[in-house]
Amino acid sequence: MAPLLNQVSNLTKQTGLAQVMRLCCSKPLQWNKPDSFLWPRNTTIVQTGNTKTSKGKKTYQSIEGSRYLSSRASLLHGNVRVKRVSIEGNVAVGKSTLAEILQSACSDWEVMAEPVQKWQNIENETAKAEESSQNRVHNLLQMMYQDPQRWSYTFQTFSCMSRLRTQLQPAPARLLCSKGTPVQVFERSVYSDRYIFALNMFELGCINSTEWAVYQDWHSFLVEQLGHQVELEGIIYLRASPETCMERLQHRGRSEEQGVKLDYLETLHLQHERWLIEKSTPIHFEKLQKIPVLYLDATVKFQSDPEVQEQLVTKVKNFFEAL
Ligand SMILES: Nc1ncnc2c1ncn2[C@@H]1O[C@H](COP(=O)(O)OP(=O)(O)OP(=O)(O)O)[C@@H](O)[C@H]1O
Ligand SMILES: Nc1nc(=O)c2ncn([C@H]3C[C@H](O)[C@@H](CO)O3)c2[nH]1
Repeated sequence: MAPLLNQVSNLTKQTGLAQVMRLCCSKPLQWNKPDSFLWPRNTTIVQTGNTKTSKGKKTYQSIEGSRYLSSRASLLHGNVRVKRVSIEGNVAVGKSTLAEILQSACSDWEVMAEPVQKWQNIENETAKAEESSQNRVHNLLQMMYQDPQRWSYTFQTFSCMSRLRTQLQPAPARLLCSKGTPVQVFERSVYSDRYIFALNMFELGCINSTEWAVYQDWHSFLVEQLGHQVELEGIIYLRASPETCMERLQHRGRSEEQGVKLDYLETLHLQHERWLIEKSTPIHFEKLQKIPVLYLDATVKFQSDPEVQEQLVTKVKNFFEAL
């Protein structure tokens, strides 16, 4: 049974890859195995144009029930409308760093971190029940980076579900009493899950055409069903060159990312540019098509410069007020 399953799986992958190559590539993708079959060399993607602290240390997301009102009506509570904005940008561009700056800048803002720790620690309940010490915890982030063709679809289902949960968290009571402009700020969103990462993995041949169709079907269904609950009012696009992101990624030294190549960051950069600058990515949600975007230059070393931080915060504040 297992070999047959393997054969089917291989066939499916090949079929998907062939389609991707027809769609995107002038020549076959070449995979550099084994340390990485991570990222394809000489990948040609159809393009319409040309950019922490450890996550474990993050302290700004606090979602204990007692701090929150239980109702989703919190989006519009009395006269208080809590706005929702996501910070988007390439891997290691500095989203978490900006998020920390924003969290300490204004008590009307609540930053919700990307649930990366969940992806690094998936508990195997069966192994737990059997008290087996083997494979009790899975690091899906690592599995995805080590074998993207096998794990990308699984990763995208899990990352998207965890982003949905984050976006559905009610705003804290503090924001509902705000006299200013209360804003929930999400680090990435269900939209970048689809229009940046899942799309990119499909174009790279790591998600086959069947998986892509299934992902898009349930993504559209969930987002449409949840309606205004997962809508955003604005997006902050933190932008820097892939080379800058690569330097920061290496400096940060997250173990799962050690095999990431510049090629991969370049493909992600292009996806951001297409979605948020050129607006050439086909978007399936009307409100998202017209969403205001604030572009912030992340090339500047804002991390240790209070003056630059102040300028950033002012830009963000003006953007939030105008939404
Ligand atoms: N403006 C900046 N100038 C210089 N270094 C920075 C800047 N912003 C962040 N860094 C550094 O770059 C690294 C990555 O930053 P950070 O973790 O904030 O990125 P991220 O966008 O949240 O990453 P990810 O996409 O993985 O969630 C960290 O080591 C951080 O200290
Ligand atoms: N494949 C894939 N799909 C996603 O939706 C996604 N979101 C984030 N990431 C990777 C980037 C950082 O390494 C790390 C933390 O952001 O996780 C993703 N990877």
